Order: sequence, then C-alpha cells, then structure tokens
Amino acid sequence: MPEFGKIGFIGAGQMAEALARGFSNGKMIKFEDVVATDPTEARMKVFKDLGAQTVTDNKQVVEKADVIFIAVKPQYVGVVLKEVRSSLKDNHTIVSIAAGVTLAQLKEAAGDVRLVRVMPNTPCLVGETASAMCLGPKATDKDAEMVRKLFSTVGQCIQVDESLLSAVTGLSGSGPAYVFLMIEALSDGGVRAGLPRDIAQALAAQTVLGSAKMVTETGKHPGQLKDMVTSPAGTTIAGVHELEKGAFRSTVMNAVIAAANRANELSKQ
Ligand SMILES: NC(=O)C1=CN([C@@H]2O[C@H](COP(=O)(O)OP(=O)(O)OC[C@H]3O[C@@H](n4cnc5c(N)ncnc54)[C@H](O)[C@@H]3O)[C@@H](O)[C@H]2O)C=CC1
Ligand SMILES: O=C(O)[C@@H]1CCC=N1
Repeated sequence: MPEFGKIGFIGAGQMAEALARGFSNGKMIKFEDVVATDPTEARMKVFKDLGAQTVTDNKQVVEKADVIFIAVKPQYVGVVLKEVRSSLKDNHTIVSIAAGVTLAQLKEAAGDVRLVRVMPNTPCLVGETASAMCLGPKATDKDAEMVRKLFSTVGQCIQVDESLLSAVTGLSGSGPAYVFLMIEALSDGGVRAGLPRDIAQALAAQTVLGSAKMVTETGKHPGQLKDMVTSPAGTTIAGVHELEKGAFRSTVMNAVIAAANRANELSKQ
C-alpha cells in the first residue's frame, strides 16, 4: 500500500496535471497510484499517457482513491461533490483546490466528511509551489500532516485561517501569471534594447529566479536589496524612476487585490 493510498483527481485539467506531475517528480506518488477523471477525452489522454488510471465516472474515482483532489472550476465543485456524496466513506480525505469555494460550501455539498482546502500554484510542477491550506472541522492532524507532506515535496504549504485564503489566492495562487508577465516584459525590453530574444528571455528568467532567491536566502527586506542595485545617478535608478512613473507597485498591489476580490465573489456564487 503506498504511503498516501491512492490519489484521485476529479477534474484532470491544468492544475491537476501540475500537482500530479509535481508529486510524481517529488517521488511522493507513482502514477500507477493515481486515478483521474475528466469529461474531456484529451485531458484523460494526458493522464493515461503519464501512466495513471483513468475512469469515466466521478464516483469511480471515489471508489478507487483515498485522497481525492477536487480540481474542477469553482462553479462545478458543488455539482461534483453532490454527485459523489453517497460514495464517500471514512477512509476519504477530500482536498479542494478550487478558488473561493469555502469549507462551509464544501461541507454542504459533500456532507460532514474530512475536508481540506488548499490553494496551490502551478510552480508545483518544478517543485517550487507556494501553497496554503486550511482544515475543515472533521479533518484530523493526520490529514494536515499528509497534505503538508505531499505539498512539501513540491514546494511549501503554509497552514492559515480560512479567512486568509482569498488573499492567498490573489497573491500566490494567481501570482505566477503576474511574474510570467513581468518576465515577458523584461524580455521584450531586452529585445527593444537590441538583445536576441533567446538571450533576453534567459536573462529575464534568471534575473527573477536569482532575485527571489536573494529575498529568501538573505532574509533582507526587498527594498534594501533594491538599494544595493541602485548606484547614485546610475542606470538602475533611471529604470526604477520609469517604473514609479507607471505606478508599478500600486498596479501590482491592485492586481493582488482584484484577484482576491474575485475569489471572494466566487464564494458567493
Ligand atoms: N490553474 C491554476 O494556476 C490554479 C487553479 N486552481 C483551481 O484549480 C481548479 C481547476 O483549475 P484549472 O486546472 O486551471 O482549470 P482547467 O479548466 O484546466 O481544469 C478543470 C478540468 O475540470 C474538468 N471538468 C469539468 N467539469 C467536470 C466534471 N463535472 N467532472 C470532472 N471534471 C470536470 C474540465 O474538463 C477541465 O479539464 C479551479 O477550481 C481553480 O480555482 C487553484 C490554484 C491555481
Ligand atoms: O485563475 C484562477 O481562477 C485560478 C485560481 C488561482 C489561479 N488560477
């Protein structure tokens, strides 16, 4: 019996694939211990080709798996849980990754079962997720430990109060998209300044990676690290001045707030 039992995915889309590949890369699971379902043939094929078992009915995932990831769009979570509710047993832990769907809503649809909400992000694919989780009333310390262990092989998973999960969604759940835009923009800037595209993109990505590492490894405030780059009357302050004129920091803050607000809206649907 594998450590986590069988892992099920109801919804085999982008995030389910990122999680499954990440857990497998992190040697936490083998694809032969994964069972997935999705109404889209192409998504089933992706999981089948990875070596997972695929089934055509959501209930079959519940019958075969112990830890069940609910990885459908938030609007479908209630429908899917009501569909499988009668098959849920004591061995099951339900892990919803849906943005905005609250533990109370999950409980209403699934019944009083062991529920965990996790907000992961796609960098779990490369072992660098920034995730947060909160536990439903019936979830046990063992569930918390199991989810933490699974996610610690693909990055970090911090336990938070549920009231913070929309903010987490706006920051780290959606955040990779903002960073990809930043990398694309840095790269475009490099091309505009004369660099070949491949060199510009490599430099842009490595600059973001290295800068993030400096924050995590030195423990220094990002403002202090920024000051270390900006020579008096030098090149960097000229660039920083342009970012400030474009309200860069305010725009990024607004992006996080807009995404967090959208997560709250999804809770009300
Ligand atoms: N993409 C991301 O970066 C993140 C996504 N999430 C959450 O993950 C969930 C899935 O998002 P994505 O993977 O981006 O979307 P997606 O659209 O790629 O995947 C959803 C999958 O669910 C399938 N599906 C639809 N109805 C179904 C049903 N009745 N039964 C089973 N499967 C069904 C769809 O065919 C699709 O393949 C969402 O709730 C989202 O909030 C959370 C964190 C990050
Ligand atoms: O865009 C979305 O709704 C999902 C949730 C967080 C990241 N992607």
